[in-house]
Amino acid sequence: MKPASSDDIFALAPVIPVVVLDDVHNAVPLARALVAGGLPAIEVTLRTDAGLPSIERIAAEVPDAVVGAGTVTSPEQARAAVKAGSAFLVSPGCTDRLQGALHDTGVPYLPGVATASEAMALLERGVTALKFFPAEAAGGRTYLKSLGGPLPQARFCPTGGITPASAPDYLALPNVGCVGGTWLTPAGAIATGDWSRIETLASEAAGLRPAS
Ligand SMILES: O=C(O)C(=O)C[C@H](O)[C@H](O)COP(=O)(O)O
Repeated sequence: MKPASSDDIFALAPVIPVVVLDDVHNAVPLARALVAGGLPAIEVTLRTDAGLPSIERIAAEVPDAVVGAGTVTSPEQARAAVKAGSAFLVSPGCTDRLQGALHDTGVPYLPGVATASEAMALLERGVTALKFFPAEAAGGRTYLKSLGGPLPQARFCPTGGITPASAPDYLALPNVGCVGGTWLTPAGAIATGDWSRIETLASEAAGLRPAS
């Protein structure tokens, strides 16, 4: 499935799992477990060499997954990620050059920002769906809530330090589309192939709702 816009990604699930893979053989069973748990949007980071080939395999073999690339920091990576089958792209921060390349790929993207000025630079270019990174370290929920006052048109996927306990508070903000995090795919569970644990973590996350 290919989302047409970043808002489509926000609509898929309350949480985007951020995945770091060291072994491409784990990609497909991991993606199947996340999808089975109810989290179809999966961000595979390009931090490891296994990232791109993992995206390729998930895109080819797990049709119900919406696989995207994370840690996209250069135009070359953006192009390679889309060639590998990424349905969306996520970056930890953004530059004019990277934004141009992300735009030119034609797939939805969430560029990372941590300040009002960074968000305004992207809003000027018509980009309203953003990643807020590193969410907890940059000021957390209260900071993001404050950005919503002057910049109500920006919608965020906060990522970095989010937990199942803090996610509902973020999801309750009107300027949050979904949250991202690595807690669903613990390195130990991946290493031992404990896919049922990952499916359980995913289904708990899929059931997260905004705090009332
Ligand atoms: O790789 C990237 O592109 C990033 O921007 C970083 C990740 O989104 C965070 O590292 C998630 O972190 P945790 O959920 O706190 O473990």
